[in-house]
Amino acid sequence: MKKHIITLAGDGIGPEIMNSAQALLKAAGEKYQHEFTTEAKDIGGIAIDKYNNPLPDETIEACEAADAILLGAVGGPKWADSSIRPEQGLLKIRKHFNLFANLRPVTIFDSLEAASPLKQEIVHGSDLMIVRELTGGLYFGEPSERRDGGQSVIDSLTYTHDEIERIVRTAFDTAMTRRKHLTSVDKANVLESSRMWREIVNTVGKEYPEVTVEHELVDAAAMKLITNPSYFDVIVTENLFGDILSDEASVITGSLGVLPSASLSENGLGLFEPIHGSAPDIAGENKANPIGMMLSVGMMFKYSFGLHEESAAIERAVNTVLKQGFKTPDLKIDGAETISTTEMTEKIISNL
Ligand SMILES: NC(=O)c1ccc[n+]([C@@H]2O[C@H](COP(=O)([O-])OP(=O)(O)OC[C@H]3O[C@@H](n4cnc5c(N)ncnc54)[C@H](O)[C@@H]3O)[C@@H](O)[C@H]2O)c1
Ligand SMILES: CC(C)[C@H](C(=O)O)[C@@H](O)C(=O)O
Ligand SMILES: [Mg+2]
Repeated sequence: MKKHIITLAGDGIGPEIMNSAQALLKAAGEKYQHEFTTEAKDIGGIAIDKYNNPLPDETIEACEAADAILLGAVGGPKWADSSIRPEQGLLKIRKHFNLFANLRPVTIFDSLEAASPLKQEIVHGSDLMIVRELTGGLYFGEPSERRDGGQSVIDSLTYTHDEIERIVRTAFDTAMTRRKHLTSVDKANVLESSRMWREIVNTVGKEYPEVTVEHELVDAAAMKLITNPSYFDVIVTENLFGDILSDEASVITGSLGVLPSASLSENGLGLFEPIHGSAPDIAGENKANPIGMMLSVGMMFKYSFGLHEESAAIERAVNTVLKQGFKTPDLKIDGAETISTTEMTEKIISNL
């Protein structure tokens, strides 16, 4: 198989973990006889520095011609107070390619049970998928502005019926491939948008009689996610709730650094990135956990290229290395040896 991939390393630890992805692509290509070509483009803070634009046209054009996109992370203190922000590039690329379906799997490898700050009996057996709506809601609602000379401010939470329906369908389809248990998370006791969301979930649910559906309010769901994570199979929720719940869910696995994601459109390009940010506190120190990025390459294999065996091989390799007793500094596992980003990358690749 021949595939062309755009790599958007971005800022902070982005370039370090993108090196891990590149090395993985090279090794997987050789082992499984595929030709993966890559082309690096800019997004985020680095693109602001070079072009005064967090998502230059050149980047968009290259992505349009590609088979898939890999992204490291964007943002950092350097650009935090500027009017043009790195994160605008990320939101713009999601919107441009209509990447409405953000799949964030939270799988606890056996070897990671001990890494979680939660008790082992609580995290044992956790395996859930957060299906996060990614191109609507508060992130994109208009108006969004300061008013009355700075004395008031407005952000808007808007969704169309179709926007809700398509993400809900994605979630039901996902549930059908798993344990057929869907939890829709909303704030229907307060928000009209959530009441419409619930109605649509109930209507679409009639087409999926095998899937058990329940609705949870987001505050209670946040609590249940860490008190009883193995209760969940598929969670579907709107953009901001999904952002918050997925970082929270990383506690189950012991580190934000191990969670991957896929951002998919209806029938086009996919973008694959770890869920964490640019981690400015550890950038440049060869300390970042590359696992979230490497598992994102695995999601690209599976969702964009249909390479299921290659994808499973990456997961197995990660599990093997953790079982062998190696970890990066973010993982708290007693007795495990702490190694660097590059060492972790090499070990995973050598276990492919
Ligand atoms: N998709 C993205 O590009 C993305 C996602 C989230 C945040 N951000 C941006 O990143 C910047 C920093 O945000 P933040 O500090 O709130 O969140 P963050 O996810 O960058 O970091 C939170 C904490 O997790 C740690 N961490 C994150 N990824 C890690 C990894 N792979 N290995 C080891 N430790 C890791 C960091 O060191 C930090 O202590 C902000 O500008 C934010 O907007 C970008
Ligand atoms: C950086 C930010 C815009 C982004 C989001 O909120 O979607 C990040 O937190 C994520 O989870 O991908
Ligand atoms: Mg986030």
